[in-house]
Amino acid sequence: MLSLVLPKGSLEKATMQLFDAADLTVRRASDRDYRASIDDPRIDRVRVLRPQEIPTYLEQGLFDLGITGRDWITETDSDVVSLGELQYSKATSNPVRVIMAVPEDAPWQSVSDLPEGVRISTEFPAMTKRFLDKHGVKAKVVPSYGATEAKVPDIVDAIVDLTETGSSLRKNGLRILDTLLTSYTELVANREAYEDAEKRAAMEDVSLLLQGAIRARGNVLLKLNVAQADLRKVLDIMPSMSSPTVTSLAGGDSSAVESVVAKRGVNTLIPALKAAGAHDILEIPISKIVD
Ligand SMILES: Nc1ncnc2c1ncn2[C@@H]1O[C@H](COP(=O)(O)OP(=O)(O)OP(=O)(O)O)[C@@H](O)[C@H]1O
Ligand SMILES: O=P(O)(O)OC[C@H]1O[C@H](OP(=O)(O)OP(=O)(O)O)[C@H](O)[C@@H]1O
Ligand SMILES: [Mg+2]
Repeated sequence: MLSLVLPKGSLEKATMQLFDAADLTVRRASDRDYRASIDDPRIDRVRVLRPQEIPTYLEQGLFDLGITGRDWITETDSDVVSLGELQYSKATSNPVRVIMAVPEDAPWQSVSDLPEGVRISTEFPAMTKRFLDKHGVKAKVVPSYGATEAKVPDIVDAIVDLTETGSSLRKNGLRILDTLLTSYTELVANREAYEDAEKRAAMEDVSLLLQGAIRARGNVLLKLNVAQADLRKVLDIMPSMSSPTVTSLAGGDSSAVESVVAKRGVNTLIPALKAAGAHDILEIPISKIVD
């Protein structure tokens, strides 16, 4: 029913992992195979294509639903519907930023300091020109097809590029002058397809599964038993999403407690729960959290 387009390149691996976690495993013969399939009654066609092109294809109705970065939606100025941010990038769950950077030792402290005729290399020429116009800077914007950081200072004076961890900027001795955009990965749809009730329901289902898988990341389910006398002490230190579930155990003066907790911190939490009187403590991985 839905045709789906997924990003090749930086987001590819993380996207495939997310779909796997969402029980929407993408099947392809190999990494070089750009035609794929998902064993799901709502999805009938899957392609893996460059994220720069995805917003345009969605606008044109070549696909119903896709994943790409907000940066490319902005750059191509495409008219698409966003079903929301998916909080993952190439390496982290943080957004990327489109930034303007100059060499560490450049004399400029802000965009408006840039002299007329400054040369700027970027994969985002449209966004860069809009930004320079806003600041009244007359520059020469040179399109880049990658390795942008390597072009300063000999080929250009400044760049507009993506940064996630900041390591590429550091390695190339660059300093951020300004941020043009903070960009998340997004689930986006063709407008007409989104207006179709049946397709929209299918899109919302896909969104729910993807968001559920993202929310589950970094969380685990803790289960334990505790004597009635120690229950208060255990509940006092047990974190939870809303409040822990407490059930009484058959034929005894004990309760079972379960709660979803952040994996980070479990190393100190489990011994603390044990010291508070908990026993039979289980830590169980979870694959989805749906509100
Ligand atoms: N660390 C990252 N570096 C680059 N892009 C990232 C990163 N994390 C997330 N992204 C997103 O991935 C998309 C990158 O798309 P792009 O078309 O530039 O392909 P690419 O994966 O960088 O391919 P190539 O390696 O050929 O440059 C953008 O939407 C961008 O926001
Ligand atoms: O802040 P970081 O974690 O270092 O990530 C950002 C870097 O990753 C991307 O490069 P990419 O791998 O797409 O290579 P490219 O420049 O050839 O497109 C981007 O263009 C930056 O160079
Ligand atoms: Mg790139």
